[in-house]
Amino acid sequence: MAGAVMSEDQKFCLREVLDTFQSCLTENKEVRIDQYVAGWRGLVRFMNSLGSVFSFISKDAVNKIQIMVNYRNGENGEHYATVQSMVKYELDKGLVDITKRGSFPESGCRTLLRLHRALRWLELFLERLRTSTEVDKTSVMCSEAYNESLAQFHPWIIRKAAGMAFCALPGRPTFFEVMNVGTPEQVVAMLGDALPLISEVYQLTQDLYSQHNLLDIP
Ligand SMILES: CCCCCCCCCCCCC/C=C/[C@@H](O)[C@H](COP(=O)(O)O)NC(=O)CCCCCCCCCCCCCCC
Repeated sequence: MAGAVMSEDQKFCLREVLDTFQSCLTENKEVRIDQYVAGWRGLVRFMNSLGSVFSFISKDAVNKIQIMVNYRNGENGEHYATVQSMVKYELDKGLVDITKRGSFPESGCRTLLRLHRALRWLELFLERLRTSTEVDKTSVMCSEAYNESLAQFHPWIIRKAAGMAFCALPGRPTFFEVMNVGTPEQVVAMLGDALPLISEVYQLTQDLYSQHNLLDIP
């Protein structure tokens, strides 16, 4: 029952969260960091409502969100308006450890790369949800999406812990209810609208990082 996993004051609609990702894009196809981070915040809230077994995941996500917020609120905050301006600024100033860990263990470029890799997981998972049927299991969809994306960047122990957390995911009917979007048909339609824009945000970031050889920041 959805009521068991989410109290009334936490209730929100996943559509709004996914809309935040859509609002990341500027007219010049840059990716706004404020909205990107707000999107992750919403997703973390959603994940927290699913139970405390996910808290090791949300802790790491919150930590990375906070690093980005701190840059944004810091004295060089205007350079962190978009992913594009951040990459330019940090590279020009030599603020990124590109090949090995050194003086900048928490650069904006490195931190955002972790979230970016997780966005690929989200894209794959949502696509599976969208095309799933009643008999499909959320835990299987989630772990398949994970294995195709984030898992390759995680050591064994994290993969193991993630796998155990996935098993605690509620089944598809409850999961859809908690999303609070409406009927399963409406969920599918909403995902169909949201996914192309999430993919675009992912691809723009991926191309930018690839051009600057930033995809392997340790
Ligand atoms: C709802 C299901 C939730 C499944 C979440 C799937 C992602 C699994 C990620 C497991 C990460 C475990 C935590 C540790 C991570 C770090 O080691 C690792 C590397 O960081 P480092 O280089 O600084 O050391 N961090 C990361 O890769 C970043 C992970 C960020 C994960 C954010 C996950 C938010 C998930 C939101 C779920 C919302 C689902 C909505 C679907 C309708």
